[in-house]
Amino acid sequence: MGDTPLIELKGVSKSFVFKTAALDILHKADMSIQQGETIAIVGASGIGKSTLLNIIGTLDRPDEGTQHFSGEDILGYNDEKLAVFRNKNIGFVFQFHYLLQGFTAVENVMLPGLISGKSKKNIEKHAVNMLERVELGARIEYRVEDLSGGEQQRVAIARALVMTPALLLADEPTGNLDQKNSHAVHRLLKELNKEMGMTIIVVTHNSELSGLMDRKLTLRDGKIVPV
Ligand SMILES: Nc1ncnc2c1ncn2[C@@H]1O[C@H](COP(=O)(O)OP(=O)(O)OP(=O)(O)O)[C@@H](O)[C@H]1O
Repeated sequence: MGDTPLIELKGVSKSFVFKTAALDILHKADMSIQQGETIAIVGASGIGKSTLLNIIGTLDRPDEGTQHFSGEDILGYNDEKLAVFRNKNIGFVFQFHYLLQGFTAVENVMLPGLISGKSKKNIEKHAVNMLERVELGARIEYRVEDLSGGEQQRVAIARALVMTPALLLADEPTGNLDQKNSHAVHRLLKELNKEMGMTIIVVTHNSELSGLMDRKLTLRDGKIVPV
């Protein structure tokens, strides 16, 4: 891979129009992240952290600028190609985990693999491995609504990792967990980065989590700047 960054944004702008006023969240902003880095995006409520994460995750497109992933011009992809790219390369963890109620932990974790068309047997084995990795080996057949909040968030992490994505994006991953469960999830993220060399970007107000990351970034006057 050489020195090609995993993520590169150049001259990226994004604004929202509300009634007659335009809100400039990003204005000709640049950002470069190498494979294996861990990044926290921090700052006051409303400055645009989630907007930036959504652009990085290709859930939203910038108004202008260029965006490359491992040197690939992903803004040139149409929505269908982007969806396939996203499922293969990016894992998402949100504060509210959007697990499928009524389905078991292992069925939830298998989902991204099934969408990608991989063989069910392979993906099941891998899903079980991932659940063991997040210390839920004894819970694989539990329906998700019968798991605790912390356990459900670990299922969500296992699901985000089942495709072994190059990039894990997390938006307040421990925002609704108590301190003990938060601590366990923070440690797990750091370990996954070490073991798998996975690039991790978290949006968080939690200082324990941001303190574990290699670099902290924030948004100021439309630019992405170090803290
Ligand atoms: N689709 C949209 N349309 C209009 N305004 C939007 C849209 N999405 C976000 N905004 C506005 O853009 C600003 C940045 O929102 P964003 O969610 O990125 O902030 P944030 O830093 O993640 O905040 P928080 O820490 O509270 O989650 C906010 O003022 C929000 O109201």
